[in-house]
Amino acid sequence: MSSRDSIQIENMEFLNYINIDIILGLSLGIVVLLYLYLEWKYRHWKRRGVPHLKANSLIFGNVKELFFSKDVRKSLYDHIYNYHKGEPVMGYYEFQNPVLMVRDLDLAKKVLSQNFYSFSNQRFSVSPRVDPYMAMNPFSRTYHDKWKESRAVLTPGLTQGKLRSYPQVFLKPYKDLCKFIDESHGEDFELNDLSNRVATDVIASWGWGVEGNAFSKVESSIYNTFKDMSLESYGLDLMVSNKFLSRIMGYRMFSKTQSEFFTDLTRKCLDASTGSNGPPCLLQISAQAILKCDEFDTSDKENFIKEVTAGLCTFFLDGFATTSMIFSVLLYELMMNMNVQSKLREEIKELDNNLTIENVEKLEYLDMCLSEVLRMRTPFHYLGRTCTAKCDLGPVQFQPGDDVIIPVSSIHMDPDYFPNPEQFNPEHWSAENRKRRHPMTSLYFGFGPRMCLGLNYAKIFLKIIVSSLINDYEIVPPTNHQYDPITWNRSKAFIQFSDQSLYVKFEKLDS
Ligand code: HEM
Repeated sequence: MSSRDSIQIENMEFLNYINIDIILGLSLGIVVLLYLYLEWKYRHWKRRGVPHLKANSLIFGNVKELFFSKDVRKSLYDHIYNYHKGEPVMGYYEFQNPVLMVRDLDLAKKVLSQNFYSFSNQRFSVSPRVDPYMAMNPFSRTYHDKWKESRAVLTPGLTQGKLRSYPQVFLKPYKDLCKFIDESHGEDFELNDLSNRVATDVIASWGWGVEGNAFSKVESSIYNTFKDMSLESYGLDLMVSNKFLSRIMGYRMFSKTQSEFFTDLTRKCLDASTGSNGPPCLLQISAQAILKCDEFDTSDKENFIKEVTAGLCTFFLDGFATTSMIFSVLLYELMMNMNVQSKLREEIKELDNNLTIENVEKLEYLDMCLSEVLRMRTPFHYLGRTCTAKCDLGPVQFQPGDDVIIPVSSIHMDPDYFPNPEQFNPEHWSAENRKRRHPMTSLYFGFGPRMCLGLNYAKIFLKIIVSSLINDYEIVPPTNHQYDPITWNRSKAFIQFSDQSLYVKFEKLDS
């Protein structure tokens, strides 16, 4: 080896040495800087002088258990709600995102209603490129992105007056349900399955003006598509906890196939409804509302179909799982609490089989039973907002970008407001008890300008079908299945579910 070669080798070894040193040094520097940055992020609430829960994970803040164990959002929120309970607000972290839980009921009212302009947006946003129909749901729309207009399109088809005019929408599926029950000759029924079928038929009928055929023996594509929509996933959890990650992962609620299914169904129904004299449905009512609204481009036929489909997807997505779940747990609670069921039946029997929508809407005890199940099993266990304009609300000064949550389910289960909250007790809703409580203690349909758009539909659906069932059948414990109190152990993102099978039996009553 020449002396030139040996110098070259020495230089290369020296360079390798320097490279490793530099790489190690730089990596260490980056880790230290990242650590200091995260530490700084997790001092957010301390800097703002807000009482808070310390982050227990450098990456996940306070929500590590949601992603790595069986813990659910509801128990995390209960924990924060009960921590230093006297404080009106409590800060915590979802990943590095500081979130403020508002516990004080007057302050919650200010956030949801009186200061709506500063808190008009949901905590999450959906990209129209990734999930066009979810992005067009009023739920996801921001104040400045046609939120008001898309509510206005759906509102005329969801008023009490309109729904009362077409009882067949509810009564035909009820008849099919009875036939299904009667043909089974006393078998046990699983309520989640039964309620999904009824909800499918009513939504198909009022939404698109078609039969859902969920009780039919032949395969129903509508029923299959409806029941396959999943509202529980880590994607949804990410959507609310970490907007950045969920955007990168491109999480969507409506898959491509489902979006195509709904577009196709709407297109066919729109064509069929042109010039038809049949009873109206939400599709026709909202299509007319869209045509009258300057904000939507209706000159392009495909765009018009997309707008109509988006409204119907909203009706389906926001209305199917919620009403179906409440229907099944209410029937189950009535089976578990036979004294309540008997009292309810006495009230219904006074109508002497004259179960019109107007008559059942007036039944006080039915309303109390429904409120009670909505309190205990509220589908949306919290309301979330992002602050968009600076706002001073006394205990805390809100800044644009602050995420705020109102812990609905923790409020509903607070013994200070509802004694024995774990017990299904419709008396919680007697006129006397209602008067004694703060109005913000019942938040199952939300509050303020973003309040549930489908509450008339949900109440009428539940009241007419539950009262008809209680009038015609006794709901008794199953013969061949176990039945236990409901466990509320699955609550992904904002919707709560029970993963339990809920079995009951129906015994026909003499009319
Ligand atoms: C038992 C059934 C239902 C419950 C408990 C329920 C509950 C809620 C709650 C709590 C909110 C407010 C969310 C917030 O403020 O952040 C909401 C919003 C909404 N609900 Fe419902 N809902 C039910 C059924 C329905 C149905 C049948 C529809 C059908 C159209 C519907 C459509 C909507 C829409 C579009 C919004 C968004 C409103 C907006 O942001 O402007 N919901 N619902």
